[in-house]
Amino acid sequence: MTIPKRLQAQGLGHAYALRTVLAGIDFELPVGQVAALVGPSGCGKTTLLHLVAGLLAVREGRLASDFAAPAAVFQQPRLLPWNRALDNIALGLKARGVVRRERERRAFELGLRVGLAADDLEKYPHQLSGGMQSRVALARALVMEPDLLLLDEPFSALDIGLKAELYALLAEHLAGREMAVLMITHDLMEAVRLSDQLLVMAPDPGRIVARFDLARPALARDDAFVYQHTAELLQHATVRASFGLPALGTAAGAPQAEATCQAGGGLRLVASGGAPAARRGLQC
Ligand SMILES: Nc1ncnc2c1ncn2[C@@H]1O[C@H](COP(=O)(O)OP(=O)(O)OP(=O)(O)O)[C@@H](O)[C@H]1O
Repeated sequence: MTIPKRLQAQGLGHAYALRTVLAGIDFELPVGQVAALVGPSGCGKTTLLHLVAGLLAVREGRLASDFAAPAAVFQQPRLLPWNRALDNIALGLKARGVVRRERERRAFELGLRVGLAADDLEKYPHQLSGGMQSRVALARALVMEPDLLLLDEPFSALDIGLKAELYALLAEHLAGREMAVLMITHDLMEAVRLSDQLLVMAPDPGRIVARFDLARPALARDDAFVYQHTAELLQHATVRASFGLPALGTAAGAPQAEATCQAGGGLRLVASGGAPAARRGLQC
């Protein structure tokens, strides 16, 4: 029996000079799943992604990955300014030795899939908008057919129509491949739309304070599901505290997490570093 691939962090921490920015990070991401990291600005999400990407050395805790072909899309598209968009997308294929004709064919096809026009693919990065550059960066990662995709807010510069198209593209990619995604987003709705597990972080030091599992497959989530579960998340005490939102009042002294769970199905709190009442594991 083969054991499915996974990424596993245990007691992972990080300090810049003497300042600890991440501590005690535990999570597991099996192949086929999307994990979304959400949390306030500065809580260490990018640092965690950089550790996973190997851009920072792991000095505290353990990070084990069975994935052999990771690819990352960072907040800044980091395109080569002297290359056309098409060549930027094809860059990794070139490094892999794929012949010019074939790499241009694949880059062109994926460029169109992320919503770029054929003539945009002939342009240089400075001739593209920020959102177009983000799409080039996403295509550059996807064309490599990674088994682990690391995304740092890749959709933040896009309008809602394009976001919806790329969400569908990502879900499709995942459905057809042996792949896992670890993504950072500031957008809770985006996390509820795309992720199978939602990891909520809090700062000082950066740590995971709650994990929610979403049972319904991403391709089967409609707008109503996303709105309902985003609203539920926003009622959760740990989520509110993590983002610095004021606590909500609870009816007749009932614990807030339980009140939340009665509201609907599909979102399950599986672990929380919050109040003891929230730690029990609640099925919504
Ligand atoms: N290279 C660095 N040197 C020193 N401190 C850093 C460095 N990079 C990040 N930090 C600090 O580490 C903390 C976490 O930063 P990080 O970028 O990981 O947070 P984040 O959650 O991704 O933030 P945002 O959502 O705003 O992108 C912040 O306080 C930041 O100032």
